[in-house]
Amino acid sequence: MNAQLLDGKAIAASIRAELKQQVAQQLASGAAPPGLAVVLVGDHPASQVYVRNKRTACAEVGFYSQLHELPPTVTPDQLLALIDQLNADPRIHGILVQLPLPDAIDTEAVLERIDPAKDVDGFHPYNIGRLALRLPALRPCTPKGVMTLLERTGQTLAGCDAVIVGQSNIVGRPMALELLAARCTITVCHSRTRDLAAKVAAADVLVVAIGRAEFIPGAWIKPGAIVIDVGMNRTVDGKLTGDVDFSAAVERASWITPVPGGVGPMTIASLLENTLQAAGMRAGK
Ligand SMILES: Nc1nc(=O)c2c([nH]1)NC[C@@H]1CN(c3ccc(C(=O)N[C@@H](CCC(=O)O)C(=O)O)cc3)C=[N+]21
Ligand SMILES: [Mg+2]
Repeated sequence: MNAQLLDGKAIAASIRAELKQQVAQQLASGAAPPGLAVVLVGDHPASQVYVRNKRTACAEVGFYSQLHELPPTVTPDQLLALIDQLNADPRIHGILVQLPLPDAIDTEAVLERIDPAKDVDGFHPYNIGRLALRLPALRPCTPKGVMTLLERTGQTLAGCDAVIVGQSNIVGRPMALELLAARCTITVCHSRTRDLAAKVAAADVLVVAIGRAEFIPGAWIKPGAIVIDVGMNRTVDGKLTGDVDFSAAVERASWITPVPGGVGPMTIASLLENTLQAAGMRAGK
């Protein structure tokens, strides 16, 4: 078998084209554009690239966007004061604080300060709680993008055995909630999991988000599985590679995401969708 490619780059482009039309319609009817504020603390080099991609995407679909770059020495109070200011700004419908934050800053306190109605990352306990209760409001971007990819396969998810490798707050855990809501049977694996190979081999749907280059050998993949690789690891020669050994996995999977061009662009498409949703919520729609 040779897997079909889940082309996140192309699917994200089609989502952006749709969003662009919706924004143009809203503008024509006299509404203000959706506004996104991105907060970047310090000079993490990868973050600079991601933030640039997010702002380019905002411009493409006609959003208003602001970038707030703060020095790594910013105090927690200064950062919280900026969040308060953005919470109160009527031009801003979505606030994204780029992670990771410097160690001296209490990340949870910052994320909880964001108005849940402007929390376009979906990281606030309110939004995670809504997702856990199957009453989703703003959904975390990467798992939401993965669900969009899974829909595009046309395969039935209900009843599938879904295995998630990685238990982070931003990917693994909300991914489990999304797949549970889609009526999969969920296994979440992590560093203390015993016999990971056997868990992976049982997966009809496999989502890997651990940040270790080519950690999952193709030989572990169940023939016909759908494989979603959230990993984005930069090799010494500057290339991006996923958490799955793609060249071997592609021969066993039915569908597989490439890296780059898979989950990454979908994360940004979900961010744009969430920002439009947040703008609609505030307009009382
Ligand atoms: N508050 C917050 N929200 C985030 O959503 C968030 C974050 N912090 N911190 C960092 C991670 C990472 N992330 C990516 C998004 C898109 C690509 C992306 O577009 N990747 C391209 C390639 C990019 C490249 O060439 O480097 C691709 O996979 O094809 C990558 C990474 C969002 N994150
Ligand atoms: Mg910290």
